[in-house]
Amino acid sequence: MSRTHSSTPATARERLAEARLYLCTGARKEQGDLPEFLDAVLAGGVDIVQLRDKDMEAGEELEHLAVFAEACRRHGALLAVNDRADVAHAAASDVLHLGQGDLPVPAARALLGDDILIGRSTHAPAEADAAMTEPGVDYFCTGPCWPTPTKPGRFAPGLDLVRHTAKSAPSRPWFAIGGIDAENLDEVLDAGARRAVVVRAITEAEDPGAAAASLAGRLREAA
Ligand SMILES: Cc1ncc(COP(=O)(O)OP(=O)(O)O)c(N)n1
Ligand SMILES: Cc1ncsc1CCOP(=O)(O)O
Ligand SMILES: [Mg+2]
Repeated sequence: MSRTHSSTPATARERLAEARLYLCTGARKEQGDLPEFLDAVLAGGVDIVQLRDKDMEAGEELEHLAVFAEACRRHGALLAVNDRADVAHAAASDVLHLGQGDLPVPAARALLGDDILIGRSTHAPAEADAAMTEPGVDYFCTGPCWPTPTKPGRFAPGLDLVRHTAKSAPSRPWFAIGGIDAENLDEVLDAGARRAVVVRAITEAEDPGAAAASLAGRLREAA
């Protein structure tokens, strides 16, 4: 893990600028190891962690987010909420992630103010181009790089979208997402991404902490 710690805590936007590895994960209900899992992956170098569970009710999500928030605080990582502005507000989340079909960014900004970081999903060149300049967007993601069971039914624009985005050299941080793992990370880097979002590459790893450390190390080296 090479997240830097200084006596003056960086702002969330400054930490986003340094972020390389973003993890989306459920609450590990089957494994029953959420605190240990979060400690391991955050110690490994995950910079941003999002609770992503499409079926969870808001109250339960908030209970789990309290565990995520405590882990993020201890490790200096950013906490992200998926889809729901109300939950992001109630959890005092650092980040709200919005897809193309979620709340429009201006509406989320009007509800949540300027401090929270807002991320956007993009799946096509026109969406990526818009996310590079859309007011209120702090970062965006491009993908899926490969079809993935984590987002069934989503057409994968593949690495062409990564190449398109890299060529535009956006001034905002952007992450590649979808099917990325230790075996294909070099292809993602060769296409021009320097930040990645993963789910299974960490959540399904035999040693999630080691998987996070390896991915984070390679992304930081390439940065
Ligand atoms: C960091 C990050 N990137 C992309 C997504 C996908 O968002 P969306 O397209 O809205 O799909 P769902 O995750 O809501 O099913 C994400 N959640 N996080
Ligand atoms: C949420 C989401 N949005 C686009 S791809 C994806 C899931 C990525 O998951 P995995 O890293 O397991 O392929
Ligand atoms: Mg969404």
